[in-house]
Amino acid sequence: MTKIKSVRTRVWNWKGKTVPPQGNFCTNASDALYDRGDAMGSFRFHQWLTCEVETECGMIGIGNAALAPSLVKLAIDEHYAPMVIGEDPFDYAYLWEKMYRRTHAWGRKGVGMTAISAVDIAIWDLMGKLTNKPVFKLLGGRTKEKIPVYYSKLYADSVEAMQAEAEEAMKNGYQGFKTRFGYGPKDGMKGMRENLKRVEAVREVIGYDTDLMLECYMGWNLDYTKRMLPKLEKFEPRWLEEPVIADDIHGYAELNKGPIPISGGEHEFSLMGFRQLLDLRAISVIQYDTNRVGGITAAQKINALAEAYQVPVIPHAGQMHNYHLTMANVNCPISEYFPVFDVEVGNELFYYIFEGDPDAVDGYLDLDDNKPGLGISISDKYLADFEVTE
Ligand SMILES: O=C(O)C(=O)C[C@@H](O)CO
Ligand SMILES: [Mg+2]
Repeated sequence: MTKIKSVRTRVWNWKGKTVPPQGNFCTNASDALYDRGDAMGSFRFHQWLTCEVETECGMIGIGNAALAPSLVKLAIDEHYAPMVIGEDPFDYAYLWEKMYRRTHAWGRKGVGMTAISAVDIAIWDLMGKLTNKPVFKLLGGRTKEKIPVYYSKLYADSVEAMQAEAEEAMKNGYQGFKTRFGYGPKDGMKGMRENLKRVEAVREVIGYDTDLMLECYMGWNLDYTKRMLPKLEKFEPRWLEEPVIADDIHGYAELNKGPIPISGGEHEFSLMGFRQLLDLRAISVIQYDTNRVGGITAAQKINALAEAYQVPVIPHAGQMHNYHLTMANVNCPISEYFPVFDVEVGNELFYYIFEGDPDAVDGYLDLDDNKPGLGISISDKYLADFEVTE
């Protein structure tokens, strides 16, 4: 048995070239505030956290988290690292409960659970490396020849720019496309028309034989969404994503009674959070984010629960931890895929920190049966573009 010797956390602050997004590129929860200019700025994040858990035998497992990394770092350094040091990484279920229960008063959602996620993902990477198996083989194994992926970008822009982007993306055979709305409740009827114009324009390019997902990123409200849903029906969306804020689970339940499936969960935490959503039939597609929800240990429990409710799980974001879970579960039909682009909103940053993420080829990606752990390493290729704090 080898024990955990140390936990190393680093915050990666992107200092390299950043593509400025055009205004109204994506609605978000801050749109309800009067200071809208700042809301668009604060939506973007250009920091990441890496969490390396090392054993006495010198094996290192890598975890990561994308939200509020400097706070997550502090939480790990001061609270969670001491709870796992000296322990056997294969006692992962116990370690998860220890992190969860000892910080329950403040850590069960948000920053605390994000920190637990980063440590847990590192422990799973470690278990894979120590057993010389890819993580998906420890989770249930291969359930798909390859993982179908959907193209996730198409931020709101001019109709021409969005159509050109969709046309370019079509060449890679993606199994679906996700676009973002740019207008919400404050933009009135005129904004509604702008939204509808763009959905129609994307459908015009991709046709009706492929899935189209529509993302609100919590930038609408219940009333606005109820008015939009009938207007969207004719575009046959695969789902409408996070129309209202994450805490409005009754709003989700009401909206999900209609003909367009409502998706969400990207900002929900732990098995208990998903039980509430499922009990209310609030979402038709679960989109937990493994590096927020409680890591792979929590994600696997949610997968089992979702299967019992027959609700598919399509984790938020690309990234290896999500691909391994998708590969190992029949009820995870497809993966989100962020195409590799210059740094814009921050979703792309992991491509600059890690090496090993697979490229989508003809709309699919695959995982290597012989690569132990998650199959990623920390790269120094773009080191000069980051300010790293330790
Ligand atoms: O990819 C998603 O589902 C997100 O919510 C990411 C963010 O970029 C807003 O679309
Ligand atoms: Mg989303």
